[in-house]
Amino acid sequence: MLTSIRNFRNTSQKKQRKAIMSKKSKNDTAPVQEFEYKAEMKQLLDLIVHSLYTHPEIFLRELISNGSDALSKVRFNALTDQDILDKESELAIRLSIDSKELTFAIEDSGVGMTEEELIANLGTVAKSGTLGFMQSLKEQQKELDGNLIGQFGVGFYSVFMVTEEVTVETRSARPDSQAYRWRSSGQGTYTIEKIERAQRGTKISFKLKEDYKEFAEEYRVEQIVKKYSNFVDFPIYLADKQLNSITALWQRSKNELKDEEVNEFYKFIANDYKDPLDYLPISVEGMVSFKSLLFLPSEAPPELLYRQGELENRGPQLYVKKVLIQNECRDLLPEYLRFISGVVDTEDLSLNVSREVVQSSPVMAKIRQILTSKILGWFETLAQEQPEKFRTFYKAFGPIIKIGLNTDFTNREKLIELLRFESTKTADDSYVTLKEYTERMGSEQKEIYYLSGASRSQLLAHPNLEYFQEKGIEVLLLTDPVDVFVIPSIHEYDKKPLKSLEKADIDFSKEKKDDKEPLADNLLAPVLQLFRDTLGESVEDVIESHRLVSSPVTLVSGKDGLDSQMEKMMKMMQGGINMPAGKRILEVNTAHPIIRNISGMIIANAGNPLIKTAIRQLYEGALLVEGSLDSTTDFLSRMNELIEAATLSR
Ligand SMILES: Nc1ncnc2c1ncn2[C@@H]1O[C@H](COP(=O)(O)OP(=O)(O)OP(=O)(O)O)[C@@H](O)[C@H]1O
Repeated sequence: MLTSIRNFRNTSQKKQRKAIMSKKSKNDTAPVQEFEYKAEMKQLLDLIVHSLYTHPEIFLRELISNGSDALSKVRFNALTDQDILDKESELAIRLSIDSKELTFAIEDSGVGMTEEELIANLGTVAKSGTLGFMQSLKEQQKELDGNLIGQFGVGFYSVFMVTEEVTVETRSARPDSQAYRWRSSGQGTYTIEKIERAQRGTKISFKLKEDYKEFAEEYRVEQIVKKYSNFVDFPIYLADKQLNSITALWQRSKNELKDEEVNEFYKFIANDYKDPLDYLPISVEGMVSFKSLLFLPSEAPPELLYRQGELENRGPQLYVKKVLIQNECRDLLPEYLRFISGVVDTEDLSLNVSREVVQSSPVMAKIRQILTSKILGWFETLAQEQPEKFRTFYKAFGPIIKIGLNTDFTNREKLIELLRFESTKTADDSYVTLKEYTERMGSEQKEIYYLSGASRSQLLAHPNLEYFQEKGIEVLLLTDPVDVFVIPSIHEYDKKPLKSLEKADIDFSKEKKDDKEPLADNLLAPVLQLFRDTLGESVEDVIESHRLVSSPVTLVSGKDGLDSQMEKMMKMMQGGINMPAGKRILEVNTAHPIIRNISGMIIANAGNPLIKTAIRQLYEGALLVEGSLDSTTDFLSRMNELIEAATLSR
């Protein structure tokens, strides 16, 4: 033990240890050792106890959850390890309270902890960045609600809300293990001493603060257990009474499931405080057999969006014959579906299956394939039978689903059918599918058009849309940043190519409905030339536009050029390095009064400096519209110059 402590001292940051010889442990040989929490830990404890928790009852949920984890671990270890301590003892959590003495104890027969584990688990914060996050929560005056607490691995410390001092007595399930007592008042130090303890597992005990004496009352404890821990997989006893009802809901058939119970189960396993949006019970028998209960959350956690990495290690729980094998089993679902939570229980894997075997097992591959197809079918049914629900789902998870288009080629067609778009013909907040689009487009229209940008309102004001609006041609409005990567990759739907409105090679019919005459060719040529001379290298070319109706100019991309939104995204991803700005083509509306006036000015005096100012301003105005104008300073001073000229001539 001494060696291990020395090692620990060497590797930890300036941790101080004092031997308190006056306090002796039972066997009178090993002293009580005092340790100091890491600096970060002190601040964290202070935050947790004094600022963040507003529901002190959460402490019980956290302690039960730790006990349940410890029991799951021992059950799992016992599958392969014959030498485990107390192999036959009941897997259970026992609570004991005394309403007179205000004492509270929770004991589990789980894996317990060795001395090193005690130090590592109860003296440090497991996840980096936790403190920073907690501080920002405090600054925003937010509470650490039930939903957040579980994500940060600080559950144990919530106990310091309701007590001044905590004692943890624990003995590891490893054979020949030594038992220890850990004690702390959460003030900066903790002590550890050797003790005698016959059985494996952990007992946490403390005296409740007077303000929290309710937690020593039987009815209150029962209420909290039912509220938060009803589905814990092991019996929770208070004296001899079992408080929770352990039921493997996923083993039941669909018509035996009650929404209320299923919703509670979801909140429990997903650590969510909201009801799920929908759930899907699955029972499969055949080449592989498994039962599953899957859930769609009603909201996407913000960190999930656009950060694929966040999905990497998520997944439903994997059970084998009702024994929990893996809490978040990524191999059950393709990455783009891993926001779905739930349980999958199969009899086709052996209980002592290792993580590596799970990964490469053909059984898993088959389960994954069946689950994926059932889930996509589920989405499709939702879209048809409960469109409102589907819309909520799509709003929350649409961007994630789209990732699947470029990764799951087997199901690509199904995924394409699930896509929903805003368009120039949809009302605010409603969508069109590609199928609906192609069904309602006129027979003379050969392509599916889209325009991408930051928001619907910005897109609706875009000059590139004018022609299409005038002709009543529907255009998809893509506002999800993922779209620029995903939609062009679809290429065509129902043999109709998808085409960005930014492309210069769209075939516009020359006839225009309005009475404004375009410039005659001999007048047009010098105008275009002056535009080219003025803008020089900034543009690839300047050409006459057939798409503009009310705007004087617009920018488009050449046939092989990048869509401007795509370019913006790529720049963002590469931090703007090594990414030369793609040159665009400026289209000029030769029927527009400004262009006609410029033509007149050229005839009167081609050297008039105002002409070039106007041309630059038109060009930068087009950049501004699509959100690509980098600096507004020149734009503004030029604008003032033009206003000055306009006011002077009056
Ligand atoms: N009853 C217990 N038996 C065995 N180990 C425990 C027990 N309680 C806590 N631990 C250990 O202490 C660690 C820290 O517990 P804590 O509740 O602070 O965080 P966590 O359980 O990792 O995360 P979370 O709070 O998100 O569940 C646990 O990960 C576990 O290793």
